[in-house]
Amino acid sequence: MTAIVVAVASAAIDRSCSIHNVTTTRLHSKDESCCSTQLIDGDGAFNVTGIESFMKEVKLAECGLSYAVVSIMGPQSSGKSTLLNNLFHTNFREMDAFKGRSQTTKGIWMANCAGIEPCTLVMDLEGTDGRERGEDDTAFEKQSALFALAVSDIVLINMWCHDIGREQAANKPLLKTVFQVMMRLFSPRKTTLLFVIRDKTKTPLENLEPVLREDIQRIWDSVPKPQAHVETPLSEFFNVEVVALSSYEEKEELFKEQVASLRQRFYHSIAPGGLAGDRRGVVPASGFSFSAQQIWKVIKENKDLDLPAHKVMVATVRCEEIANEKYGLFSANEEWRELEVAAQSGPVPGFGKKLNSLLNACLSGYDVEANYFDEGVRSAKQNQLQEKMLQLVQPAFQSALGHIRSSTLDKFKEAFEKALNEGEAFSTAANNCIASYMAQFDEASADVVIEVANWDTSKVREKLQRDIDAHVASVHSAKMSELTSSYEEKLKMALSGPIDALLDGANNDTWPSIRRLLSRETKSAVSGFSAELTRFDMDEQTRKNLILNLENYARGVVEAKAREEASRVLIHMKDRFTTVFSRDSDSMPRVWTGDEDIRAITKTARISSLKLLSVMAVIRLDDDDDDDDNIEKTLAVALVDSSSSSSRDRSITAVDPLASSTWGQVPSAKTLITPVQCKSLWRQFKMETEHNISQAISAQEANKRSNHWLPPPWAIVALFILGFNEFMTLLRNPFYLFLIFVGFLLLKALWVQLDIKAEFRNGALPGIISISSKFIPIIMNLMKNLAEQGQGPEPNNPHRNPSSRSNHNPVTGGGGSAVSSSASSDLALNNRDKYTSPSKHD
Ligand SMILES: Nc1nc2c(ncn2[C@@H]2O[C@H](COP(=O)(O)OP(=O)(O)OP(=O)(O)O)[C@@H](O)[C@H]2O)c(=O)[nH]1
Repeated sequence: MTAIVVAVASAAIDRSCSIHNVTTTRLHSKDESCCSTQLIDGDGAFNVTGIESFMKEVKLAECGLSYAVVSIMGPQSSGKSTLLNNLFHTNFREMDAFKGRSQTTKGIWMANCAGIEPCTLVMDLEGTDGRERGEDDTAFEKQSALFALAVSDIVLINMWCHDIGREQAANKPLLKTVFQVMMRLFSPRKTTLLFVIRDKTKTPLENLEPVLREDIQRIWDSVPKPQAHVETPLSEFFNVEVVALSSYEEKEELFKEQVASLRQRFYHSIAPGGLAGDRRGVVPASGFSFSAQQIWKVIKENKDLDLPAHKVMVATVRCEEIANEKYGLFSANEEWRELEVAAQSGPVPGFGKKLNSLLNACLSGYDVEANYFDEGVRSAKQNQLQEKMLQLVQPAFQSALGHIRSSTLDKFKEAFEKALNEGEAFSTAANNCIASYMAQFDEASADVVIEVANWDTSKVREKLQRDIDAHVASVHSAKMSELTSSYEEKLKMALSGPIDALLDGANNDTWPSIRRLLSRETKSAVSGFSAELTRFDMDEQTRKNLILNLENYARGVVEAKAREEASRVLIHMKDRFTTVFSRDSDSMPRVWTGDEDIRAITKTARISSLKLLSVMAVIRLDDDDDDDDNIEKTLAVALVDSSSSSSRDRSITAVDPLASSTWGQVPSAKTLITPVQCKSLWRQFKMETEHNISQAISAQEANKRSNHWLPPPWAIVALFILGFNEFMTLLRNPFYLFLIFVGFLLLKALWVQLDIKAEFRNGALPGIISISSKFIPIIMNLMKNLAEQGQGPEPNNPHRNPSSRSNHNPVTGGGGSAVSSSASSDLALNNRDKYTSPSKHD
């Protein structure tokens, strides 16, 4: 017997593999592989690195809910590891029977079952009642039992067959522990308790099982329960299954057959009707590691374990982890990066389609991984993930949409300008282009829409609409301004020249002519302008206003021109005066021979200038403006008639009609020159034209003097009577007559040669001086020549005596004018009368 035990022990030692370190160990057989790791060490430390590595090795995260966790608990050295290794083909360390019975498994170990579907994880717990921990140290025993119940779907309870029905059985405290800690789980998982009876005796299982169940029930009954579960049956919390195995040491072949049979029950254990078919509250496989850590943490802190809350907590953490991972993958995605860069620089064809595909791939990836976690948590985290991703892509979306908006606006501007250039009516072109390009924007913006975001593009659309409207308005305004300016320019051109001419020749017909001109040109411009306006979309009132503005502009041109000319009225008056005064009725320059009535001519010229002043004094653009216009008469009375009256008469005259700044009924807006200004202008005008009059008077007097070179008639009669004898002598002597004739011819030749008549036209003195100036140089030259020939004394050099040279003005008669230009014209006229009166008497 001992030999058999030794042999079996030796075989067990050979099969066992060492897993002393915390790293994962992997064994390979033909088609199976097994990994194992220490989950919790003997001191209760959780091997986080180990379980993470283990999970990666067995690819547990991909299993979703399709995995089962089996754990085994029982007294120390009761063959737990041996059973697991045989049942699941794991490699837990087994006791070396030759070294004595001592603790082999410390803490909790974990391995995956090779060849069982679905993925089944096995936990080998440290045995209870261990000598190593002592009687009083049951804390770890309870903690590991609670951990196994919280994590496992199936718990194997290993027990010796001979303990069944015994009061002091080794498994009794274990069962009590299991039932007690189970009460600390808020919502038990309906774990399957599979009692494995070891070293089955000849007593058949049918007889053993009732006894065992009775023992279990008794223990269940004896466990203190919370009030809510006092009456709750055991079956509410556990599925109890019983299986008996022959001794591994004594009947190894039979043991292995029975174990192989038992193994079959672990295939598809989680399927309905399977060993763990009723399990509840399964944590998705990807959360197993974290869940186990947290459960152990709570157990270690000796807190109650609220499994539903724990499940939510695990779901929260895991879903967040998954979401973060997916977000990280998305943000680092090369395709997305390229799309983001492209969207910043311009429109991207198929932007929405590409981005939707990337977003959906990311979200469905999350869905797949977080599928088995708590529904509420999962969708909440999914929403957060979606939100984060949308925040990430929103700038690119806005940019893409912005590019569509700006490119649509640019295209619109181009098309609109082209349509206008092709002669399309403004409103038609605007409406067609707006409809076409808004539709293009709608189509293009639909291409960037992100399905999950459902962002509103209407604001961008509205902005585009506003921009387009603003552009249309600005083009409308520019075109209108261009059109208006062109017609205004035409009007200005058509009016300015003729008005200049009309005002220059101011007379009674000036303002009627201006009115006719204004009316004709305005009508012509308005007609063309109205025709052009039909190309623009505008209401009747606006159209009328524009036409009215054009009419007002035309009127404004006339008024401006009139004001401009009125500001130069003094020049015009002087020009007018000079024209009338200096030229005769045939517009020939007047020659002051002495026969002219300078007073009458002056008066005529002044009246003509006064007429000009009266025409320019006010604007007369309305038909009735001439009717009540008394300006000319008022000016004539105040300025011309009054000047002919004596100062005494003027003092008797009532109020000065020009002592006012308005023209009676004429509104100030139409006044160009006020009465006071007229008066002042007239004074200045008279002052500045006095010189002309003085010159005329001087010229006339000089002319008269030159015309009176013959002696008076009485002198001629006296000369004839007294020189009668000498005259007769001349007549009787032909030689004298011949000499007289020769002298006459010489004088006549000189007369013609020197143009004596012309020289004396401006008076005798100027004539003499002029003729002298012609002779003096000849005489001087003669004298010089004679002096040189006769070496006589040097005559006076005209060059050394410049004062002897004439610098006299041939018109005025030189430096001494006949009448001082500063003298008043009236005085000049009076003087003229004085000078001329003797000759008249003569
Ligand atoms: N009598 C008997 N002994 C067995 C049986 N199975 C295994 N053993 C022996 O029991 C001893 C302990 O085996 P283990 O598998 O290490 O027991 P264990 O329960 O895992 O031990 P701990 O992990 O230390 O608690 C070994 O010497 C085994 O050969 C069995 O069915 N019957």
